[in-house]
Amino acid sequence: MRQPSRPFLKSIATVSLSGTLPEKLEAATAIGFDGVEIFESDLLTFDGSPADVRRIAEGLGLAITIFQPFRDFEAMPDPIRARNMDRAERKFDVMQELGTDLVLVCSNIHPAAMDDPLRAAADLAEMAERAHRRGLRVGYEALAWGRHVNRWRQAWDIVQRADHPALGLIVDSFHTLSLEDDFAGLAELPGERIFFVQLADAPKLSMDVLSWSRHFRNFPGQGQLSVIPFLKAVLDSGYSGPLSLEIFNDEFRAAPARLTALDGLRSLIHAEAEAGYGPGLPEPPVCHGVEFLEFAVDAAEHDKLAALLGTLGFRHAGRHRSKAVDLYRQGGVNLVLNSEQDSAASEHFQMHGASVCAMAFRVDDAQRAMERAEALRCLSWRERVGEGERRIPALRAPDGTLIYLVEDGAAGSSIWEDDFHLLPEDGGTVAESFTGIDHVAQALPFGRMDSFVLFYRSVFGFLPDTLWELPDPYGLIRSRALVSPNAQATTGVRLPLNISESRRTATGRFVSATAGAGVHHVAFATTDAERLLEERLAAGAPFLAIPANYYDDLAVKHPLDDDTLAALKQRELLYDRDGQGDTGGEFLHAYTDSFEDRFFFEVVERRGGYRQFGAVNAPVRMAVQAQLREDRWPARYLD
Ligand SMILES: O=C(O)c1ccc(O)c(O)c1
Ligand SMILES: [Mg+2]
Repeated sequence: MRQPSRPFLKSIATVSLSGTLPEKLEAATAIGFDGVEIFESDLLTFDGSPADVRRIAEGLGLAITIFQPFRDFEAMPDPIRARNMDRAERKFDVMQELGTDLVLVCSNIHPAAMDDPLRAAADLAEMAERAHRRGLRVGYEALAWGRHVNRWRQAWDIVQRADHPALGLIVDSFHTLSLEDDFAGLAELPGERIFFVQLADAPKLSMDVLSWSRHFRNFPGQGQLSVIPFLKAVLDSGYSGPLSLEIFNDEFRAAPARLTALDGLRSLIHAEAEAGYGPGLPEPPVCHGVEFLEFAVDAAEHDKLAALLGTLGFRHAGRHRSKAVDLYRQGGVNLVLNSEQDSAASEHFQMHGASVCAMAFRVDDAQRAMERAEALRCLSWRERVGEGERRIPALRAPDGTLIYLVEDGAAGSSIWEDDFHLLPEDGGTVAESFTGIDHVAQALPFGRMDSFVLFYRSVFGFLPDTLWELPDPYGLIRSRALVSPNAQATTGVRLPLNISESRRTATGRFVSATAGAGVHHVAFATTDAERLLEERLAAGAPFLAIPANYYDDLAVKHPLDDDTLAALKQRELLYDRDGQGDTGGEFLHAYTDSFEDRFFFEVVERRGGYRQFGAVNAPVRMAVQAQLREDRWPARYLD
């Protein structure tokens, strides 16, 4: 077992946050950062002196961890070299006023820069000597697009040659990982020679590294780079300075600073623990499945939704002992309809209309999960409870949706007995039942995907799946699922997250019409979709009628015999398959029309090891739903 260590000082570059300089500083301190990197452009556009910035930061209890960047300095031809030394002296003045002792020199990108490591070392040694005389220090960072120096080993080589105690190395995960450069060697460096560590993740994109860096960086855990192994290597060197987030991102520049800062701090706490340093975090919960979903309704919406659920084979299975809360059950699926006044649900209903206001995950240890969530700066929630009723631990997802944590096994299953008057089974009119909730899909406002990915990844240990781009008739949807690591055919938790830039797509309309993020559809699992659909269509369930063209194409895409095709077509079932042999499987699924134009249901059957969500069929679903929406407005065609 490793020994817990003190947390590293946590810092964020002002460039990562939106707002004016004081707003950035306030957000950083309100969320709990210890320090900030002052990015030069934020200082230049601030209408006050560096000493004013120092006073604001001191008043907020924030350290100024570094001043940056100082550009195009080393290995310049002679007349420029002298000017650069003067430039450095003037910036030292600024640093002393700011009250920070460290400046970041990034590797030269100027066309006149010489490919001469000896000159670079001599220049940096002289700059360090000048800094040293004032009690300041210089850190040297290789930019991935530096003209001659773009890898940390080159920067380190120059730092070693310069051999000055006031000159050290600065490493930035993005520059190393974007070039797929080796980072294991960082662990061999003397830790005290690393003066500063910057962390950033990014999605893998094929574009020039400068544009990638300036627009698409994100927080550790939000992208696809190996930030944790990088950080582990750096910390294994014995480095003990701050960990600082330096994120250039167009969406972050526009997002509310505190939301961004909260994600940032969560990502740093998580990264530090994952790298095996700091005080550590309780293990993420093992999530066995979704125990229930709770819908916020009023009395009228309750009746309409209950009627729809009836066509899907749900029965009224219980009434809460003290609240206007009803349980509907079909096989292994529990849905709760909450119309209680003056509750979290009624608040949700006022804001969003009929909608899912809470999800409950079945976990191995709810207490440990709550401790982890709180250590990652999640908000917990305490609902008022009646006498003898259980308080189920709950936390808030980033959009405010509640996530209840229900313990599995004997103790967990009794929430229904403890809190509900359960109604007797009425003789079993349902032949084919659901085995559980396969997935819960959410629509998110544009720009919020990264935040939700980080939340589910860090708090629950879910893994992000492939990113899909799905054409809706009115724009593009981007979809990415977060999946619990134990997800099998009928266990685990799967949460597809959808965003759309267009306000006219199903996702865009959901977000604008219901005031924000929320559950967009719920998929129920079955082991016999054909039989279930046959039965539910007969019961009047509003499944979407799939165009014949779809089945013509299916016959071309997959080796399905005529009987199978006919059986799918007759039951409005969509079909997909993935992988090969042992790794893959088949997927049969059908969607309902949407309820009040808000959310809808899906029935899915996974055969073999099918792991996806039928994304190839999503465009058909979106087109049919869009057509149904049109059809509901006959007045348009009436004159
Ligand atoms: O994009 C840049 O210019 C830039 C500047 C300073 C840094 O520390 C960095 O990583 C990138
Ligand atoms: Mg950097």
